[in-house]
Amino acid sequence: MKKVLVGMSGGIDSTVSALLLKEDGYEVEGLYMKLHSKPGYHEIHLARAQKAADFVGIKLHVLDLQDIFNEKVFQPFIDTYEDGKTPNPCALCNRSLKFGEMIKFADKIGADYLATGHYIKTDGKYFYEAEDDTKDQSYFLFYVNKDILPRLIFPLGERKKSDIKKFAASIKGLESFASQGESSEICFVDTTYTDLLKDYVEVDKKGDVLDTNGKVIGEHKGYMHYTIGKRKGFTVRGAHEPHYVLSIDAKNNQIIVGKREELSCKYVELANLNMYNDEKEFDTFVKLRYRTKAVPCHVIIEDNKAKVVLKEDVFGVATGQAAVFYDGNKLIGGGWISKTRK
Ligand SMILES: Nc1ncnc2c1ncn2[C@@H]1O[C@H](COP(=O)(O)OP(=O)(O)OP(=O)(O)O)[C@@H](O)[C@H]1O
Repeated sequence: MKKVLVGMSGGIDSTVSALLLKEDGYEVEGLYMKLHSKPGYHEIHLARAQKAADFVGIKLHVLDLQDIFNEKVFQPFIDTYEDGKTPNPCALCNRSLKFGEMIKFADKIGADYLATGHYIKTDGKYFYEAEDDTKDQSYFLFYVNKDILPRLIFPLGERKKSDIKKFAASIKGLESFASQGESSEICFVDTTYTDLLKDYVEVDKKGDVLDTNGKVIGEHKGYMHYTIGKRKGFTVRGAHEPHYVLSIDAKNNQIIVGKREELSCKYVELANLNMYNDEKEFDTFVKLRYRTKAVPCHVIIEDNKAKVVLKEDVFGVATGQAAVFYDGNKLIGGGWISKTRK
């Protein structure tokens, strides 16, 4: 009998995943990882995961990975904002924790496979967008090490979230999982990211708003409050039309603003690529932000960097974010946006 380790968060998706795998005849064990250090969080979620494991009838392991999470995900999140960029902590967590530490643990207990409740598909070589495009999480998995793909199972990739909810609601003992609230976008952020950042860095440090000629035209609340494309929360003297954040100068605590058309981007450079094939120059589609449509582009890869010429204008592209390549619904790789240009 093949053995599979399931990441159990205490939520409906991983609970149903574990149940489906058990019904499919796998030998299933669960793992709850203590990742971030939000006070009171693990008491509640570990208890839910234990309840889920008991219901499914599987053993639940618990790992405390708070130090590794802090090093690989949380501190880079703070540093990226401090650098005037926009981070993507979920992609880092998926690589290092959910599909890094967790595969190590799967090896330790002799599991053949690793499963999660992510909405994504794989054929062992590539990832594919989930059937439920409202829930697709492939964008956040682009940085997962390709060597482990043959060992991943995503029981929900072919299913719709609404069906999973109905399914759980119809099973005695699982109703409470169906009615639990959805988890927030970033699991360790309670209210806003700036509220969280305030405990670690000086966020509310007023500074100048500049136009593209370098002229001071207003005031902002502290550069970490802004991402590229934001149009609120700063003043521009005598402005009659909206102004958008075009770039952020962290060193000088300045933001540079302009009109919407000045936000347009036609070219990006990527660093730290993670590609699932070996092509070095190709035409494909790229997503430069979660929940946006992929745009056609031409890609040239050199070492672990890429030059990407966009065939359509994209507005508000932020350095620090992930750029993920898609060929239809197949994810072929991606990288981290290091430079943007008109
Ligand atoms: N703390 C954790 N320990 C172990 N596995 C986890 C943990 N957090 C998330 N996972 C795994 O990663 C998957 C995706 O996590 P994400 O936070 O995006 O999920 P979600 O849609 O809220 O899922 P769920 O309903 O299972 O909580 C989960 O379904 C689960 O398999």
